[in-house]
Amino acid sequence: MFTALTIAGSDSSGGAGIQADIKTMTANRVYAMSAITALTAQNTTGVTDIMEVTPKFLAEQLDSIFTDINPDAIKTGMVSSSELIETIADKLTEYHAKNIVVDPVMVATSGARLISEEAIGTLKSKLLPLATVITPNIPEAEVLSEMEIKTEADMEKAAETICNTLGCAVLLKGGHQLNDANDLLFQKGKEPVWFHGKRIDNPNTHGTGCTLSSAIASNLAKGRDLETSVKYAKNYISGALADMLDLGKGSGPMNHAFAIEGEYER
Ligand SMILES: Nc1ncnc2c1ncn2[C@@H]1O[C@H](COP(=O)(O)OP(=O)(O)OP(=O)(O)O)[C@@H](O)[C@H]1O
Ligand SMILES: Cc1ncc(CO)c(N)n1
Repeated sequence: MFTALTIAGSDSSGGAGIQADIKTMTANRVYAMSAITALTAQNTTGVTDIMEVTPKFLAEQLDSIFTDINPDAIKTGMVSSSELIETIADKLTEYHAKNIVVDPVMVATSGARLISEEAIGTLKSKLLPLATVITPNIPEAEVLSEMEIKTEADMEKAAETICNTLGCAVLLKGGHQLNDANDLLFQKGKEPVWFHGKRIDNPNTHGTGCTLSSAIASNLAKGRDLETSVKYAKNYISGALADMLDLGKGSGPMNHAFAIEGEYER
């Protein structure tokens, strides 16, 4: 069985973070493991509290995992401090980790800030350069590229800038910010590839970013190339959104138990 690891924060409401990641990996028929960076007290309307683990405890979780079951792919999500980011970068380097998908989580769908200002610098210098691909949304890509993104042409320019400065492939998500669900994959030395997603009229998008990055990691774990992995991951998220689950009082979670037969190839 192929294996994947998520290094991320827990979402008590189960729609984002570690919980979304494990659901996604399991639905994609990959064995899921987790190293938790923080607990959040969170629901569909917002985050009320955050409790970080210590860098030492995060390192111990990673040692436990890597010395026993080697993950075929890794996804990182919410990592709020510089020390935790450095711990992850050190351990991924020490264990020669491969197929690393970094979701540079900065702000929750509900608007809560999930990373400190100073940690953004550490993210750029230590973790992003280790990534096989990073998956920023538009506001995150604006921070990483230091430019405004208003159009699809801006997305191409920003993705190229990030790829050239950080050395990793970039999947820039159009998502709920622009009109369509069109995402752009930029890989060094290759033509940019657009993934045109059918926009689903569903306000319940809690955890879409976590789900997409975990679905990409699940497909990379199976040995698929990056472009194919993104294609299948887009199909997965479209299916989970199209099921129109409506839970909670705010932006609710997606349904991971939707049928993933048909055009979605396992
Ligand atoms: N309404 C929608 N219909 C179809 N696809 C969508 C929709 N909203 C988002 N997506 C897709 O979901 C994926 C996640 O993108 P999104 O921009 O929502 O991430 P994010 O902002 O990082 O998520 P999060 O809110 O969890 O932080 C992308 O592939 C995006 O195109
Ligand atoms: C724990 C956690 N990670 C990531 C996100 C981003 O959606 C969130 N809301 N909560």
